[in-house]
Amino acid sequence: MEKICVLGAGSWGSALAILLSKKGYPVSLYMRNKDQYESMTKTRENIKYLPGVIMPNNIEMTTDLKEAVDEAKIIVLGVASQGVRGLLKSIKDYVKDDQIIVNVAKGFEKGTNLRISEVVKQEIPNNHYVILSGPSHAEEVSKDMPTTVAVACEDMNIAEYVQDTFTNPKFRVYTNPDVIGVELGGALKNIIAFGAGICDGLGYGDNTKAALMTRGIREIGRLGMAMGASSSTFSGLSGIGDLIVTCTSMHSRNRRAGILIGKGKSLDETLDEIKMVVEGILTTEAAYKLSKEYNVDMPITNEIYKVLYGDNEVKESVINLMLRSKTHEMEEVAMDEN
Ligand SMILES: NC(=O)C1=CN([C@@H]2O[C@H](COP(=O)(O)OP(=O)(O)OC[C@H]3O[C@@H](n4cnc5c(N)ncnc54)[C@H](OP(=O)(O)O)[C@@H]3O)[C@@H](O)[C@H]2O)C=CC1
Ligand SMILES: O=C(CO)COP(=O)(O)O
Repeated sequence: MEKICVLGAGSWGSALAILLSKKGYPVSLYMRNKDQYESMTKTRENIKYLPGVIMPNNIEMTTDLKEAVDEAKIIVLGVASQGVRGLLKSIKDYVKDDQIIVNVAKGFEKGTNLRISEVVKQEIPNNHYVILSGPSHAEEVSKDMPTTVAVACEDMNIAEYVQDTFTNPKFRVYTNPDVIGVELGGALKNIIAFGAGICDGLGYGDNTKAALMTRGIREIGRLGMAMGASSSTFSGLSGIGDLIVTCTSMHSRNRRAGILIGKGKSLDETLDEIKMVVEGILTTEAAYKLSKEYNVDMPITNEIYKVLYGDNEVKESVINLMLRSKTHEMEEVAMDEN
């Protein structure tokens, strides 16, 4: 079986390395942190990011990027979105054109607001790019709990190759040709999950969360369509599917961060407590700017942006959302789709 390399030994990179290694692939798992390497080679456990799960022996851990990438058929980009460009710059000199790049990060690049596919195209333009996204918490995937995701690529043969590679009886992979939609769904749902957490932190109930999720997927789809995505992708796994899991799961770092903000903690206190990447914070800024650029109405994102980057109190934002100008639900859908 061909070698696969996973760059990034956070929770998701580790869970995917475990999944692939259990299928029998030789997996090379790269981490930049030498202490983490020492600890993981000794204990075969990722104590910081995925405690309690043993890493199979056919995962070779390494801190050497060249060694990790060499001869791998698939290169999985498993670091937080803000680490992707630096990682690509470090590997671009020895990546070969026939290596497939599978991105699993859900976010935009800070400053440029580029999607990860656009960052990859700038740095390593010749390779096939695949995005793998969907409702898939690492904690559950690593314990073989039934999970479904989507993979999107401009070349469906490559999408199907990646589908075959990752599929197992507990991990079902669907293909989708809509790279933009699959990327946007996975990234933008983190804003709404953060908002859902705020509502939980404020002590609001199920009605509020259902409202946020329903109105959230509307504005995700609205921006997505303006950016060239297909509307149907947002009713799929990487759209509403991922939105449901992150808005409701205690595994979600975005939701947990929102809960702490809703309870009155500062952003610094919140990030200190979560200790893992909370993509929704920077994604809110990117989506706010993209909504202005594409002239798209995103009321929830707008209010969360004012909470995070302005001086809105969370309760003030709830009032703003509830009392904004009246709309007709179905006329709005028709307008978005035109
Ligand atoms: N956890 C999950 O269930 C899922 C996560 N994802 C997505 O996968 C991506 C990674 O998340 P996850 O593994 O959960 O995050 P974790 O917080 O568990 O781990 C973050 C990983 O990214 C690395 N990293 C962070 N910042 C940088 C940087 N600037 N440069 C290089 N490496 C960096 C970390 O390395 P170090 O430890 O050395 O700092 C670590 O390996 C995110 O985009 C997330 O949205 C997608 C689906 C499921
Ligand atoms: O995207 C995810 C699950 O599909 C992970 O979400 P969090 O980053 O909020 O934990």
